[in-house]
Amino acid sequence: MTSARQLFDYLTTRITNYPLKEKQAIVHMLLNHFLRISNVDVLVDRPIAADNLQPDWEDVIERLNRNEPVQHIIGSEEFCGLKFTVSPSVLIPRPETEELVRLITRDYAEAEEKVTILDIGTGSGCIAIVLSRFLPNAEVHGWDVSENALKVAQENAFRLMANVTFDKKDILDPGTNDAVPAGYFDCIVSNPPYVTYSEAEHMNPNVLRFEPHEALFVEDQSPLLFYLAIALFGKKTLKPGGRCYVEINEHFGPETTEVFVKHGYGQVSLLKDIHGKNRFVRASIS
Ligand SMILES: C[S@@+](CC[C@H](N)C(=O)[O-])C[C@H]1O[C@@H](n2cnc3c(N)ncnc32)[C@H](O)[C@@H]1O
Repeated sequence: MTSARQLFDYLTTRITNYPLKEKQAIVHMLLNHFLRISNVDVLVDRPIAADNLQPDWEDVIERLNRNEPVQHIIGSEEFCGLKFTVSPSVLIPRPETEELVRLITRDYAEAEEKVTILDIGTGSGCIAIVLSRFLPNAEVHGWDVSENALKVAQENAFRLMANVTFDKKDILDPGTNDAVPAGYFDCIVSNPPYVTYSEAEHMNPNVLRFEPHEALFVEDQSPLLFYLAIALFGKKTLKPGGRCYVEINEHFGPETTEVFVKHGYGQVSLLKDIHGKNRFVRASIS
């Protein structure tokens, strides 16, 4: 018999490549996932029964020390209080994106009529699924260029009982504009790829080596490519008064805002995340 605290301390010391706070968060996620051991169990040092089935901890430690994200080891990540399956085919949902979702749920909470929403670059489906669950009047669509990502999104929607229509679409393909009737959507949301390749050298190896590059990167010469495509697409497919909500690269706040202003959007706001960084643009079409 060992105790929750002993195992917590053992695993924390064996992980080598993260700062202490992150190591502790990782170990909590592992204990919770594999043994249903909570933070409180660790605090009160609850015993772990000898017959409790444990994973091969040496293998888990080795994978973590090779920079594999803990979410790939446990196969999931929490987002807005829901558990999403993740795989190497999708971006691991981030806390900033929860803030993006909150902007939308706040704006549409009182809507009495049906709200039509499109999530461009849906990945694990986290944005689309949460919006569908939290806005009961919403008709939600999720698009992605990656078939493997769409499989994960579909699996998440099924497990979380969310009603989202997923389709394979490339927002950079001009033909995509014709796939939707003019003025169809009330709301377009997107967390598109926005990291430039020159920023890669400052990124953590767990992101760089294990998350899909097609979800992360844009060419240095065209960092606003996706925002241009989204602004053009929204101009045709949003209803009058409809809105775009996008997550952005903190280094291109004013430039991204300008894309929407130039394409005729009004009430264009550049919004900060909880760390005070330029992180979102919200824009309305008149
Ligand atoms: C930053 S990830 C966001 C994933 C998810 N929405 C989230 O917030 O966690 C960007 C997503 O856009 C998708 N994507 C990349 N290029 C695309 C394109 N041309 N058209 C549609 N989706 C694209 C990627 O496959 C990826 O799933």
